[in-house]
This record gives sequence, structure tokens and C-alpha cells, in this order.
Amino acid sequence: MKPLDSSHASPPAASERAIISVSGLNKIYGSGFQALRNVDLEISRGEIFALLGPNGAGKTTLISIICGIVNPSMGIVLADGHDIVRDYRGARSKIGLVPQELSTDAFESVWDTVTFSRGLFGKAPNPAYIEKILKDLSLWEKKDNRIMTLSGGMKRRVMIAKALSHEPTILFLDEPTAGVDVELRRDMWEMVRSLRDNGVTIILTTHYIEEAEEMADRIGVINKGEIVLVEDKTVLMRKLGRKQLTLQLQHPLNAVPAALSGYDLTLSEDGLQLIYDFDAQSEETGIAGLLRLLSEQGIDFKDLHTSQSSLEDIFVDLVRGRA
Ligand SMILES: Nc1ncnc2c1ncn2[C@@H]1O[C@H](COP(=O)(O)OP(=O)(O)OP(=O)(O)O)[C@@H](O)[C@H]1O
Repeated sequence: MKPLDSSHASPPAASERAIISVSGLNKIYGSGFQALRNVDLEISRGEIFALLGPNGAGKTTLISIICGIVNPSMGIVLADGHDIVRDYRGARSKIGLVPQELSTDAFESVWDTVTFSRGLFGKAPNPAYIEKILKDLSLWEKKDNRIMTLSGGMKRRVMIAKALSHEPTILFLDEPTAGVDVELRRDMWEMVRSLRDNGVTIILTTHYIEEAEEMADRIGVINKGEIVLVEDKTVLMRKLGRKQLTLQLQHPLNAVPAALSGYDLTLSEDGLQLIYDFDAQSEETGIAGLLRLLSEQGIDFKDLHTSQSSLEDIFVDLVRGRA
């Protein structure tokens, strides 16, 4: 895909890095249900941020508040410097939203529907820009086709074209690949990356952990209306890289022998399990050396196994731990 917008040619100053800033956000629906609790969150300019959470966690509520569809009960949200309540129009003009459901007029042509979306934001017509996004999204050949004649994947791309029609700097994608086949999912990932490379900040919600692993620069986990984790993906992956080797000893130990102090070892309470934490991604795991030392120390073991935590485990633990 070719550039959509090159307005971010020079690196942003530190103070400008947060393109979305959410502080002390609470949402209590009319029913009395509290859907968001004291949410603080900063989205950096130019990143892909994945928001993960189980059903009903508050993802849509959070996105809807930022997009001005739902009113906050308390708290402040700034979108590219605009207060989403006091300066709704200013904030909304910076944001494109691709909702989960495909909601386009089946009888309209691709060109008309995207042009109309731009008009809704009060932007002057810009056929050259519309042409560019349709070309970038491989929809140019279909510009005169009615939406109803398009495949599911093309309809999704039309939704993205609509969301981009008013040249937003922030794009929300709510479950962009739900119910989409593997090949199309990879195409979507490619497309989202290329949008990011062209200066658009992307916030996506997903149920696919693999999607967050593949796409996101940072990952946020929300559960029961609270943000429970925000982490750089690479840091999370490093954590993922942690593995454990568990040795089932023949005879219990009272303490980890001094000769083994160079290793990150933990002894179970009954003294029968020696657990070694190591970095699975490093070339030298240290396992061979540890086993040699154990043999030299006359420490026999009858069994051993390794285990590794995945992002899915981390996610499930976080969500269960607070259930
Ligand atoms: N208009 C409303 N009135 C009352 N409660 C609501 C309303 N909208 C959402 N909720 C409740 O707020 C909670 C959060 O809903 P939300 O749609 O934000 O979750 P979600 O994380 O997007 O879930 P999903 O992954 O299922 O889309 C849910 O318990 C939901 O039932």
C-alpha cells in the first residue's frame, strides 16, 4: 500500500507522544451498571495498540466514549488534543471508527458511500484523496460496484475506506478479523501495518491473542471495566520467553546448595522439587551446566519437565485472578 498521509514526517516531541489520553474515566450506565472504573490510558502517536478483554469487559464502552458515541460519567478524554466532550467535533474529526458490524448501504456504490462518509464530517470533497484510499485498499476496480455485490473481505475494506474518508489520525478497529478466514486475516494485518507506517495510530480490539501478538506494539488488557495490564509487546514476549525446568529429586534438600547459586533456582516447600527459571530465547539456557553440577554434587533426580507460559496463559491468569 502507498502512503495515505505523511503529516508525521518529523518525530513527535515527548509531550505530543500521547495521541489519546484517558484519565479517571468511569462509566455508569442508566441501569446503574458500572462498565468502566477509573480507567487511565495513554495511546502513543503512531503505535498499534491492541485492547484485549473477555466479553463484557468494557472494550466497546471505552471505544464508544473515545469516539463520542457514549457519554462518560466521569473523567477526561483527549483525542489529538481535543476534549471529547467540550470539543466533540474537533475530537471526532481526528477519529475513524471501523465497527464490528458491517453497516453500509447495500445499494450504494463503493465510491458514493465513501464520498458520502467524508461529507458527513463537513470536509470539502477531495476526489483525489478518495481515489488514493480506494487504490490503497485495492478497491479501485470496484469503485462503481454496489456494496451488495462485494465479497465479505471487500465489504470490510469498504468500512475501512469509510472510516478513513475524512483523513483521521486515529483509527479504531473493533474486532477487525472476527469471522474472517486465515488468508484474509493476514491481508488485513498487512493493511493495518501499512496504515500505521503512514502515520495513522491504530487501536484494535480482538479476541484473537495471536492477532495481538502479531500486530500490536503494545497490549492493554481490560477486565470488568478496569485496565489490568498495559505492556510493550516485546516486553511481554520476553516474559513469554521465560521457561521453567522442574526437577523431581530423589531425596529432599533443605536448601539450594551454595554450589548452585549461579542459577535462578527455587526449592519447593517439601524440598523435592528444584525449579530452574531460564530464558528460552537465549542461546545458552544453562541447562547442560546445571545438570552437570547436580551430578557433581551427587543430587539425583527421577524426573524432569519444562513448561512455558504463553500470552494466553498470562491473559487467562489476569482475567481469572480478578474474577
Ligand atoms: N447501554 C447499556 N446499558 C447498560 N449496560 C450496558 C450497556 N452497554 C453495555 N453495557 C454493559 O457494560 C458491560 C461492558 O460492555 P461492553 O460492550 O463495553 O463490553 P465488551 O468488552 O465490548 O464486550 P464484547 O467483547 O462482548 O463486545 C457489559 O456488562 C454490558 O452488558
